[in-house]
Amino acid sequence: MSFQFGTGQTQTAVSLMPHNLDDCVREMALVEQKQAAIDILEWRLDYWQTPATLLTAAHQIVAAPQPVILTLRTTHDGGLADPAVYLDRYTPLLSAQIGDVVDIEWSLPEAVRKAVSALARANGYQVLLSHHDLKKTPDNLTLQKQLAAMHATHPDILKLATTAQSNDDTTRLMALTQSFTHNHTTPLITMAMSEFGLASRIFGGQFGSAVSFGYLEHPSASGQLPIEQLKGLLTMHQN
Ligand SMILES: O=C1C[C@@](O)(C(=O)O)C[C@@H](O)[C@@H]1O
Repeated sequence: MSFQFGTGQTQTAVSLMPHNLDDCVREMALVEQKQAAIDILEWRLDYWQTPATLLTAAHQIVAAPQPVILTLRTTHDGGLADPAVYLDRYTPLLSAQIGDVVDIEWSLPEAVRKAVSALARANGYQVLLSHHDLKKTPDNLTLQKQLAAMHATHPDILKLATTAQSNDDTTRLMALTQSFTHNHTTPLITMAMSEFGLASRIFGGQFGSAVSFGYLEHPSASGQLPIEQLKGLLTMHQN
């Protein structure tokens, strides 16, 4: 499936964070229960702890109607995965063509990014290139250079998550989002993490951000709203 990001209405995503098959069954039941509010599933593979049942869980997840983003979030970008095993952990799923989009972290060595991207594209995935600043929202010039460098590698989708230490940080990120999306066609997802960043999750779409993440049971990042509340807010101000 070639999923279309940035088609107008802000799309919602939830992160699935199962450790094992039991978690997977429980979370997928919640997805079905809340599916009117969920446009995209992100499978946070860094939580998975039972390699022997990975593909069993994978088939349960991709049986849902929503497109699936595979995300192996490393410790560098706020997740649990060891960057050293990045390609090895992605390979079995990418080779089995599980899911639709693969999240690749900008912070990884270029050779690793290129290897995962090549495997993904050879198996029909869209490549989502992501970067997370867990401490701050850099100055505007740094943000512009960061996005320009990521965009120059020609991903299908870009994602930039910063940490807002003030309302001004969030305002700056949304202004950057508007400027970038007015000048480029590559879909962009941005969010300011923390309680200061809430406006980016609700109003980010007005500035061009294609997707907003809410939570199913527990937030996968600071500042997320429950998915049904998020969907309600997005629907209210986008109609
Ligand atoms: O990159 C992102 C965005 C995110 O960090 C957020 O702030 O909503 C949540 C992560 O699970 C996801 O992979």
